[in-house]
This record gives sequence, structure tokens and C-alpha cells, in this order.
Amino acid sequence: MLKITDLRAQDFDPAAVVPRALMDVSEALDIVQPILNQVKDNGEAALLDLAEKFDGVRPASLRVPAEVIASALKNLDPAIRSALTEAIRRARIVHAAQLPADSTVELAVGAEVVNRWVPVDRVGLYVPGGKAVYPSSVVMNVVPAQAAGVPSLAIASPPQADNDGWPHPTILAAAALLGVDEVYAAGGAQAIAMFAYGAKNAEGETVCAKADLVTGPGNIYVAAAKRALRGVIGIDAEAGPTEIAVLADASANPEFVAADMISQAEHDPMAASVLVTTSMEFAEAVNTAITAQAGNAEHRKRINEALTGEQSGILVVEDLDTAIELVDEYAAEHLQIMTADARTVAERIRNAGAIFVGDYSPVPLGDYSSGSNHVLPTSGTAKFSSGLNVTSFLRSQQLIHYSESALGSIAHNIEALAVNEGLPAHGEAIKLRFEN
Ligand SMILES: NC(=O)c1ccc[n+]([C@@H]2O[C@H](COP(=O)([O-])OP(=O)(O)OC[C@H]3O[C@@H](n4cnc5c(N)ncnc54)[C@H](O)[C@@H]3O)[C@@H](O)[C@H]2O)c1
Ligand SMILES: N[C@H](CO)Cc1c[nH]c[nH+]1
Ligand SMILES: [Zn+2]
Repeated sequence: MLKITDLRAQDFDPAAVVPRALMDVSEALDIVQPILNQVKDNGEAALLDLAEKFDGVRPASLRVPAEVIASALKNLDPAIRSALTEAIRRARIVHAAQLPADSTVELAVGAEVVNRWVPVDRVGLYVPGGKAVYPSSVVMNVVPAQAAGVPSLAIASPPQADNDGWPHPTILAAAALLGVDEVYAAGGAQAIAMFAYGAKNAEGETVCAKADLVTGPGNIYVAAAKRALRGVIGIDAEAGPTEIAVLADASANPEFVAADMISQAEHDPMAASVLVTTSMEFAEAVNTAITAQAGNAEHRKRINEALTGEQSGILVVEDLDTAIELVDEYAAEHLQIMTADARTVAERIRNAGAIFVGDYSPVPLGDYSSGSNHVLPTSGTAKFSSGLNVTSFLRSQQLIHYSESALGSIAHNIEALAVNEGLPAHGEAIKLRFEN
């Protein structure tokens, strides 16, 4: 049962009423800092020690041998192979369409500025694997990186005690299906540090080369490590514990909404499920359906913890405008619109990682098979971050090429502005080119 807050007929501050987790990423920073230092100082040895400590198994090596990856692909269940293949196909089409075009602008004769998009050289892709297994996150990381043209891709995923300390076999098989052969048995904050600093063995040989960018989802420790190491390495968004917000009116189906909220709660006791609705009767019907459905769920303990935590809840408001204001303040990782004329309502939303429209576009569709990306910003960071996409792996560079006469025609402007800023040497650098 989620807590219902009745906000009808009262004034409130949206920021003060939207549910938020008690422990946010900033509080996990103190927990992960010693882990990051350990990896920075001791490379592979630290990573193997941390695997033993946090994952309960010490892999035989940090890098997964090629034959282990090949055997995972060979033994992959055909139904899973076919589902992954279709997910990859759809994701490739959607992500290829995101590729931005270079542009060349000629502002005057001989005055050219090129805007070009250049992929990063090497990326580390994090695939979670603590409480659940995420081969779908292999697809979501690798497909946009490949579409962007990144030449060097490496994956890290937690070692699994029941797979001889290697990452889960379906994760290895998904990597093989996508043509990625560089996979490391490393999880959590330590895996992010491995990509940020690189890792050497006791002999001083490089086991994992430093990456330029790390992307991918994970729990609060993974999100905290990304925040702490930003600057040492590029990061995508803080894609931490899963969130779903549902904006629904009385026309929605409470059984559907309950199932969708439970689906995301099963990720993590820290996951958040939030319903904003204009109907108290509907709010109560969803709560009744959640009680009935969650009682039979495999992960009911985790689900119950997530749904009864401070981060989850149901808000009942007076009208649709107020509901939209609240979901915009919440800025959910996933927002489902389940109202009359859902498509029009979706157009009015400003802040969300991804927006799922209507009864037949639930979040689990996007988690696996819609073609969209499931690595999305959490904890309100959708106000300023995007979900993983092709541009996450690209840098926009400008190439400036002016001829002598093109520079000469605006030299006086540069000199005037340089003097005005109190930086006359800037102006002199232009002027001396045109003397004598
Ligand atoms: N936002 C997104 O795009 C998105 C997508 C998919 C999954 N997720 C989220 O990813 C997360 C996956 O979490 P998970 O735990 O299953 O796997 P995970 O791989 O993210 O985390 C497992 C690792 O956490 C570390 N860890 C565990 N307890 C720790 C502790 N007390 N201190 C320090 N480190 C610790 C361990 O090193 C372990 O290997 C979930 O929260 C899920 O909701 C988010
Ligand atoms: N809902 C997750 C994103 O927060 C993605 C996922 C993967 N597998 C199942 N779900
Ligand atoms: Zn999910």
C-alpha cells in the first residue's frame, strides 16, 4: 500500500510534496570514496579484493577470457537470442536516426566555420548485475556507442558467484552478439574507478586501459562513483535506482497502473514508484490492485520496501494542470501518461527521462524492446540531463578557417573588443598580420 497524500483544495509547494528518497547520491559519496582511492592506488589487486568483498567471489582474472565469452554465446537459449536480436535491431534503427549531421557555415567569402561531431576514443560501459541481471543494458550501452562510431568499447559487470566469478552468461552472450570482446568482471563503484584510472597488475602491466567516458546504469553506489569521478572521466547521466511516475486520471485502468508501478519497484528497495492522479477513487483502486498483485510477486519483499519507502507515494490533486506541474517538478526517470488524450498531455511535459504514452506503451516495453534507450537520468536530474543516446558518445567540435581577406575585413572589430576587455595583446595578434 502506498501512502496517499490528498493535495486537493490546498496550496502547496510542488518541490516540498513530491516524494524523494531519504538517501540520495550525495550521501553515498562518502561510502564510495575509499573504494575509488583503493582502485586508483592498487589497480587489479584492489578490484579483485573488492569483488571478493562485495560480490562474494574472486574472479580468476579481471578480464573475461575470450573462450568464456564464446561459450556463453554458444549456450545462449534460442528464445533469449531471438529476443535480444530483435531488441538490437530496433535499437539500432532508433539510434542511427539520432546521429547529428556536421554542418559548414560560410559567413562571408573565405570565412568558414565547421561544426563536426567526433566520437570519444574509448568508452567503458557499465552493466549492472547485483540483484538482477541486465543483458538488456548491454544492448542499451553498446548500440548508441557503436552508432556514434566509438572505436574502443569495454564492458564491466559484477562477478557472479554462480558463474565461476565471471559476469552473468547472458551478459557475456549479449556482448558477443554485439561484437564486443573486451569484458571485465568488476562491479559497483570499483568498476567506474577502473575505467576512470585504468588498472595495472602487480607487474605494472595494463590490464584495463583508462577510458575517456563511462556510461550505463547502476545502483546508488554506481551513481555516486560517477558523480565523484566526473572530470577524471566523462559520464553520461546519473542513471541510479529506477523510478516510475504515472500521471493518470479516472479513465485509466488501475490494474495496469498497479502492475507498472510494481514492475519498476522490483529493481531495488531504493526504487521509486509515484502516482499523480486527479481522482481519489482511482488512487484507492490502484492501492487495492497493488496489494493484490504484489502479494504474489517473486520479489515481494523488495517491492514492498520500495513502495512503502519515502521515495514512493500517491498524490491526489485537483486538476490536470496541477498534476502536470507536479510531474514536471518530480522529473521522473520514466513518466507514464495514462489519461484521456494522453498524447496531447505528453506534449505538455517538460521534465522526464522518457515519456510513455497510453495504455499500451508501459515502461517494461522501453526496458527491453521498444527501440528507445532504458539508461535514463534519476533523482530529478532529468531536469538537466538526457537519457543515453548517440550524442552521449560524441563531442561537438568547431573548425574555424578564415582567409587573409576574411580576417582583414573584421580585424577592426576584434581589436575594438580586445581593447574594451582590457586584453590588448589579443588585438595586437590580429593587427601585426596586416602591418607593412
Ligand atoms: N536509471 C537507469 O537507467 C537504470 C537502468 C537499469 C537499472 N537501474 C538500476 O540499477 C541498479 C542495479 O542495482 P544492482 O544492485 O542490482 O546492481 P549494480 O551492478 O548496480 O550494483 C552491484 C554492485 O554494487 C556494489 N555494492 C553493493 N552493496 C554495496 C555497499 N554496501 N557499498 C558499496 N558498494 C556496494 C557491489 O560492488 C556490487 O557489485 C538498480 O538500482 C536499478 O534500479 C537503473
Ligand atoms: N527499468 C530499468 C531502467 O530504470 C531498465 C530495465 C532493465 N531491465 C529491466 N528494466
Ligand atoms: Zn525495469
